[in-house]
Amino acid sequence: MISRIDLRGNPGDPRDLLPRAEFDVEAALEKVRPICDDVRHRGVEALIELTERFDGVRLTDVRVPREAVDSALAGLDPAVRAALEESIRRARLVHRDQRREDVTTRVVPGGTVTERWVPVDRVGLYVPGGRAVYPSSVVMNVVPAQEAGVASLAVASPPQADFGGLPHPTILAACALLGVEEVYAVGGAQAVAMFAYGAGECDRANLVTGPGNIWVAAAKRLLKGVIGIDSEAGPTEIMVLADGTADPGHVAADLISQAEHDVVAASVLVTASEGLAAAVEAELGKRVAATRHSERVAEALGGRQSGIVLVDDLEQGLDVVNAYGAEHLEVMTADARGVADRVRNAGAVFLGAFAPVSLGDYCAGSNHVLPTGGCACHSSGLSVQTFLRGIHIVDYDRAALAGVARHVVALAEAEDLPAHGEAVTARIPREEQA
Ligand SMILES: NC(=O)c1ccc[n+]([C@@H]2O[C@H](COP(=O)([O-])OP(=O)(O)OC[C@H]3O[C@@H](n4cnc5c(N)ncnc54)[C@H](O)[C@@H]3O)[C@@H](O)[C@H]2O)c1
Ligand SMILES: N[C@H](CO)Cc1c[nH]c[nH+]1
Ligand SMILES: [Zn+2]
Repeated sequence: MISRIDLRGNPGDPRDLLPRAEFDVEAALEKVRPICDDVRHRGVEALIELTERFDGVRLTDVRVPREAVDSALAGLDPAVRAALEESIRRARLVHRDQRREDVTTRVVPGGTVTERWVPVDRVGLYVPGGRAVYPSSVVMNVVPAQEAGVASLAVASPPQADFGGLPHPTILAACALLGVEEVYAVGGAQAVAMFAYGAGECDRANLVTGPGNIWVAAAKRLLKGVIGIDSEAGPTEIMVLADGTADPGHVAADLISQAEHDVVAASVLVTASEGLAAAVEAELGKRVAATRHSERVAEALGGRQSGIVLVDDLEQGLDVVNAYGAEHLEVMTADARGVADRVRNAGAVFLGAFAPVSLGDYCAGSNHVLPTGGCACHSSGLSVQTFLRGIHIVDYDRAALAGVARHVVALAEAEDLPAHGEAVTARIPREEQA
């Protein structure tokens, strides 16, 4: 089942030695290119054909009627409604605190630069719905967009054959709870293309965010530039850095919890404790067979992307953690806080015995749309910041420009762009340039 990777005594670069999914977004680009071109040129007609091909559903229209969204809320299980409301409440608390104030810097008397934070005008929010349905991803996309002040937002999620070609009712109900009125029954690469180019009733968006499978990730990579994107939030990953103080039952449960998402999900334990490794293997042996999606979990845990990595000590463990840049990192060691302070690369970090990743998936208040595939080394999870752009407002009076004119002219000449300098000299004659 889960394999062992023994890095003890191995001084090599952990990046070359660590397991990662054979998840080749580059190769998928070739497959999604014609899909995106088709949506660009044929709009809704293409969306309907692609949906029939990839989702097995023949739609007459891709826009979800308002009544369907309202009736999904009316039919929502009260316990799920209460849970979604609490998830929204906590996410709002955290994301509201991420809002940014404009900052004005007085560079010189009479010369200021203000950074103004402006939300993008329109966003397309992708909510996955292939192997599992993700009402929680509605919350994680919509709350930061709303807190950022985005004026126009639309959600897309795959149609479900069992629900008359609409997205899953809990997804629609979550949209209703959040006041989202524009919802499309479109999944995969074609949904990203719909947002990028516009189709039928769906106006083009400036930015597309949200998690998804390889086709969604590839379409986001392909269309980046036409649209802005958040990070590539692909198949889920969990890395657990643990020592002998960790509870093997907790570790095994958490590895399984994220393996449940996808056969290419990655579950990795990093430890210097042989005892813990053996105990976790034993726990996995018991728990995998008993879990509902045991086949999917077993395939994910048995894949080359999952494993138990044995290291010499916590120092090497931290090297492994920082080289890997996991989407989720759990630190289950004595002094978890001190260890976590030394983590540089991870989408989100979960501390100690009582902060499992599944808390963050639903109700911690943190965001669960996080970078995967090592993207945590350069990207952040979804936040209010994702939906904002900083615009510099430059305001200099005559005296302030005169004070720096000769430097602008000198740099313009150094770059052989003298007209740049002349634009300043036209305002401040050479003799006045200090
Ligand atoms: N990183 C994160 O923040 C995060 C959060 C939640 C979920 N996830 C991940 O999102 C993923 C969700 O994947 P999913 O498949 O369940 O749902 P999905 O909605 O991402 O993908 C389903 C769509 O893929 C398209 N598709 C299926 N087969 C195709 C093919 N052969 N060619 C082209 N398109 C095809 C279909 O149109 C379908 O609508 C999982 O890997 C999960 O781990 C990640
Ligand atoms: N673990 C996923 C992020 O990778 C998010 C999620 C949604 N529902 C359950 N889990
Ligand atoms: Zn999850």
